[in-house]
Amino acid sequence: MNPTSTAQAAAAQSAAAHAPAAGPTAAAQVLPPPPLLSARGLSRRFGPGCDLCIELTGDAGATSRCPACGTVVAVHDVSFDVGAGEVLGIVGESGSGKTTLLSLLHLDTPADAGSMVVDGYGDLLRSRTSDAELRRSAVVMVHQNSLAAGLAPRLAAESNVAERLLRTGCRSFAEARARSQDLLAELGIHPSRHTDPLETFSGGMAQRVQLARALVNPPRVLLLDEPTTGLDPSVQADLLESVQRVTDRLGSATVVVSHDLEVIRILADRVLVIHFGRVVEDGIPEQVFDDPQHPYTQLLVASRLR
Ligand SMILES: Nc1ncnc2c1ncn2[C@@H]1O[C@H](COP(=O)(O)OP(=O)(O)OP(=O)(O)O)[C@@H](O)[C@H]1O
Repeated sequence: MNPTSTAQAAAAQSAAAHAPAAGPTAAAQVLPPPPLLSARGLSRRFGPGCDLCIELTGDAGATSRCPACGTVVAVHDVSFDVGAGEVLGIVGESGSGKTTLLSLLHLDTPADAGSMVVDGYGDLLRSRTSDAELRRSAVVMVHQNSLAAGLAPRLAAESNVAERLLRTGCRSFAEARARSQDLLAELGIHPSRHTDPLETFSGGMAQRVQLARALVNPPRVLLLDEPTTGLDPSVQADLLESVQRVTDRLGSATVVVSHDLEVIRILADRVLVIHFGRVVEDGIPEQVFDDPQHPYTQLLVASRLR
C-alpha cells in the first residue's frame, strides 16, 4: 500500500547488503527510512506476578492467566516497527491482549517493561513530559465509539475537529475552521453537514468526524481501535478507503487493531497475530492469511472462512 512497507524495506535492506560497494547516494536510495514508531519488549501483567507467570502462560499453558498466582499476562514481550505511511494490523481473538497493547501505546496503561520510541520524541514510556501533552501531539487514538471518545455530541462536526487544532497550538479560528472543513470533505462528509451537531450523524459519519479530528494536526502515530465495528459492510468499505487515502497522504505510522481479518487484510502492510498476549506470527497480509504458519493463525483464518 505504500513504499515503506516492511516487506519492501526488508527487500531494500537485503539488496543493499548484497549490492556491490557503492557511494553514499546509492546507499541512501535503497535504505528504508527509520521507523516512526519502534516498540520493544512491551509487557503488561495484571496481578501480583510470580516466578512462574511467563513459563506457565502463553502457548505452553494455553492460557494468559498464571495458574500459580492468578496474574493475567495480558501483553508479553511485544516488539515491532512502523514506518511513515505504514499500517501495522494487529489481530487476535477476544482476550488476546489487543486493547491492552493499544492502551500501552496510547499511554493510558503503564507498561511493566519495554520501550516505545517515537521519532522526535524519544522513548515515550520514559518521558518526563506529561502524558497528556505527549499524547496530544504524538500519538492519537480513534476509538470504537466516537461519542465515548470525547467528541461533543451537541457541537457542530467542524467544531469538534477544529477544537483539536486550537488545543494543539493553532491560534486562528478562521484557519482552524478552513482546515477542518477541508479534511471533513476529504473524508466524505458533505459540506452541507459540517455545521450540523454531531448527534445528528450516523455511526459511520461520526467515525469520519473522529478520524478528521485525529488527523487534522497529523500525529506521528495513529492508533485505530476496531475502526469499523457496528457499521454496515458498505459503510465499512467506504470508511476503510478513506482511512487508506488519508493515512497515505499524511504519512503517520498507523496501528490498527481488529478482530475482523478482512479489515486488516485491506488496511495493513504488515500483520501481527497476538495470542495469550504474545506475538505468534508476523508477516505481510498475504503470507499470514493465505499461508498461516502458527496453529492459532490457522484456526483464526479457518473460522473466518466458515
Ligand atoms: N484492568 C485489568 N485487570 C485485570 N485483567 C485485565 C485488565 N484489563 C485486561 N485484563 C485481562 O487481560 C487480558 C487481555 O485483555 P484485552 O482487553 O487486552 O484483550 P482484547 O484482545 O482486547 O479483547 P477484546 O477483543 O474482547 O476487547 C484478558 O484476559 C483480560 O481479562
